[in-house]
Amino acid sequence: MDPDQVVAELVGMGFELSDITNAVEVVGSSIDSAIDYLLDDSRRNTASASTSTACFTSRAGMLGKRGPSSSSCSAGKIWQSSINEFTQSAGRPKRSKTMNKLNMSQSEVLQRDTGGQNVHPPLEDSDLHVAMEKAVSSSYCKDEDIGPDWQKKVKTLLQKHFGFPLLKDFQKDALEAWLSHQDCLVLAATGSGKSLCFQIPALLTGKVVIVISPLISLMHDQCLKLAKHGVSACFLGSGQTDRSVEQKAMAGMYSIIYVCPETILRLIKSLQSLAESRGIALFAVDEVHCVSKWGHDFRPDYRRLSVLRESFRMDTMKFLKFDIPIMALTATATTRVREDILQSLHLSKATKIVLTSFFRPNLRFLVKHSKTSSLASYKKDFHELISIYSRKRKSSSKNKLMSTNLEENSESSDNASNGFMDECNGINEVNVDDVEGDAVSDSDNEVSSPGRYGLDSLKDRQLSVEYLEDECDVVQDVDDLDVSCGEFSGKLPLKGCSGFLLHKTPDLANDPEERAKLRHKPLEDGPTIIYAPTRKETLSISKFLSKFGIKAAAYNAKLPKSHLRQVHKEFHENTLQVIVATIAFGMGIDKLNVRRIIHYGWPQSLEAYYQEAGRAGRDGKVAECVLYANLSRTPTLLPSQRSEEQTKQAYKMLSDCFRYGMNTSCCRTKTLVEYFGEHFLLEKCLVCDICIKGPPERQNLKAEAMIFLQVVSTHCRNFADISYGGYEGRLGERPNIKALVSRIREQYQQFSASDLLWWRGLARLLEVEGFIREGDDMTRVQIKYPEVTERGRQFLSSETEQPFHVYPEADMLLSMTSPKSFSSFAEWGKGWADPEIRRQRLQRKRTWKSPRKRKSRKRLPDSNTVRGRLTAKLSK
Ligand SMILES: Nc1ncnc2c1ncn2[C@@H]1O[C@H](COP(=O)(O)OP(=O)(O)OP(=O)(O)O)[C@@H](O)[C@H]1O
Ligand SMILES: [Mg+2]
Repeated sequence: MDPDQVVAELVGMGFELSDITNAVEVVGSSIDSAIDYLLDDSRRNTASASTSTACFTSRAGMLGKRGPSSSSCSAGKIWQSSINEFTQSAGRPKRSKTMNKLNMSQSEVLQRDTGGQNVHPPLEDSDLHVAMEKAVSSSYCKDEDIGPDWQKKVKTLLQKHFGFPLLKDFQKDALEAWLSHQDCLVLAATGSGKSLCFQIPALLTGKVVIVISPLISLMHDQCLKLAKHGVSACFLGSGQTDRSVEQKAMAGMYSIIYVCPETILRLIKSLQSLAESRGIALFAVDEVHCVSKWGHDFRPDYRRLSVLRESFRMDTMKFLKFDIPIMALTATATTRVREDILQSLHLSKATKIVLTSFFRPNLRFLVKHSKTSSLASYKKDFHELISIYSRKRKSSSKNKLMSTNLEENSESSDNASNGFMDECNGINEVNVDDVEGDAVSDSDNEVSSPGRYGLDSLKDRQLSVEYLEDECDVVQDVDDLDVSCGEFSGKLPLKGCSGFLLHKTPDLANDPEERAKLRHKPLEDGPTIIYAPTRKETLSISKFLSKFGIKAAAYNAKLPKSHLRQVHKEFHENTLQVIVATIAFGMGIDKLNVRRIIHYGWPQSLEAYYQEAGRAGRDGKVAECVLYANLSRTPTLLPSQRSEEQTKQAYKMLSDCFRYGMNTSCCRTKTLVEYFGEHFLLEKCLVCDICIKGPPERQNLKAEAMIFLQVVSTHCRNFADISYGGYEGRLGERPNIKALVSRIREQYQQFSASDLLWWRGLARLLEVEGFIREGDDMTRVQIKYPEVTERGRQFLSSETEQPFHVYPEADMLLSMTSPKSFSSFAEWGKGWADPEIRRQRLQRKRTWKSPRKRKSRKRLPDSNTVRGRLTAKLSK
């Protein structure tokens, strides 16, 4: 490969250019070797960090191997199609002979298929069939036999295969819809158990269930689970070169077939034959929000799935007694997305909608301010995480010590955390001065790149830390692992599922006392997923964490698929402590003990956020979902190939997300749950940061609101006069919020040093009240060109003493040195007018910033701002 190409690819994966150049110099221009070298880099750097690091790096040594190395071979054994494993582990002889027979029979089947005749699966001599039949045949029911006592039959199956005593209510509702041959849309929280709704029909009838699923990793995960529960299943991705699994699937060899939307479109004819032979009980469209272009995971091929409704109806297939029902399932769909789903899939008018609460009472939601994207932030923000995992390491190495006397281990582990403490000394608190700096840089950015936050900025949008590099992490490939199909024969544990532990969890949703107990309850052991917005950050954060002995790995769509597969495997085996991923990781992944989900940067939407956060605490135990975001910056969007309307929607979603972070007074869970259209009856979750800390003091900002509205109204009127007066080309001079705040500073001495960030917060509150609106009708994350509405004018002209009480939002609080009421903020502002106080404050500000940081900014004071002029004067 051309070295330039190698470098370009590696940059795309997120590696640092300097590291890449180094790697290419050492290993030459082979991309595989360069990746190996780069992923092994942490081992070289941290060989002495700790025992755990050694453990991590022996794994890291495996990651990224594409060639037939011993490690990738062993991973392949575990992860590749598992029929062999299951039959072998069941004590049967190797079945290569059987497989040959099977393949022969399959080719016959195919010949017959091409001959246009019906296909009858050659099940007789296959081991697979024996395994499959053993698992499920005793429970099969014909349609007509299912009868009113179906719940009893389901209970037996549940106990036998999954070890659960009962169906949940929503599962019962979904199954009732299926039994009455109705289409059904299931909207239920992440981790609530939607999969069971489409798995039971296969077990009950012995017919096949076809599940459309968006990612190989997800299909793989589910097949593996089903096999453990004694249900045979396979998955068919889009990039299969070997079609043998597909042939067996179409011949009815598996109870459940997972298939990606691209592949199912090619298989319609074969599926029609399957419907006539073994029978198809149900089509399930999992993660169905992918259908909607208004959702957060839009996958164009999902929209073509309406073909299912058209191709499997009684009037097109005469042998059917009813249309094969379609069940669509998701955990994140707003009302608009739901309507789009019903329409796009051509679901019948009688579609039953099964809607459960989106409330996850064991999840503690928190929002924290962080600049993210710098090493100093990593140190500050991951300090706790590192000490948690070091503590665990210490205690486990202590145990080891007692038995094996491995003194060195515990020492090196201590060193890792002590070294960290040294490095982090003094930077654990949020530096208020940083906050001010942000506010300045934000406003400066806005001036230097006009229209950056709106649709008008589409052309010249630049990458920033809030961006993902391109679509491939957002809309992950179907084939996100390096396997494209796989087969799993089900093998039940010897005595059904009695070995499965069912935790009796208290009814948290309805028991406030139990919920309150979770407030400060320490988290149990379990892995953490960190979502980072760029590929580069997945690598830099995982590298940072592994330096402190944490077993961490990066995951992004551009990394080699063999690496991704290995990460999945180790995640499921609990050998990884932290995965640092882009949004490419984890849709629908059902791992019970994930204890923390950390979003390190703004997510793109609350749908995406809630779904990603929903991967925590699936065991019902308390788990934490923390959003670290730069609360003093407006988040920006990733570039994407979307229509103008979709981009507008994307901005709207980002704006909702931003407002979630800015909110300081409403329970986080309530905000999230109501976003999905549910009325949250409880008012409070009791466990989120807002419920625990309580809202800030309410303030009467009537005077400030009046001043703001007055200035906006005057300048907008002037602008309107000018534009209507025929001055062509003056439109670009519509006063933006920054210019308006400058006017306020000039006209009102008490606000001369007030922060733009504070006024932006106030503008948001005024917008919520309906007093102002976006003047140029563009959709933005927050208002850029405020315009007073009729309601705002009424407020301005009212002579009542009616106060304007509000809770200051996160950016308003941040813009002040310490939480103060606005009157003291005004005092603080006045302080700036005193040259001595001003000099002292700026002096203090300079000493707070490290010289290196100041150098890296390279920003000259802006002579258009008061602050800039002051800084320039003082630095002379
Ligand atoms: N009736 C039940 N009783 C107890 N546990 C159940 C029941 N049904 C499902 N579960 C458990 O719930 C967990 C989550 O199941 P599942 O993966 O189907 O969730 P999901 O709703 O599809 O989540 P996601 O939206 O993230 O895909 C599984 O571990 C499953 O074993
Ligand atoms: Mg699911």
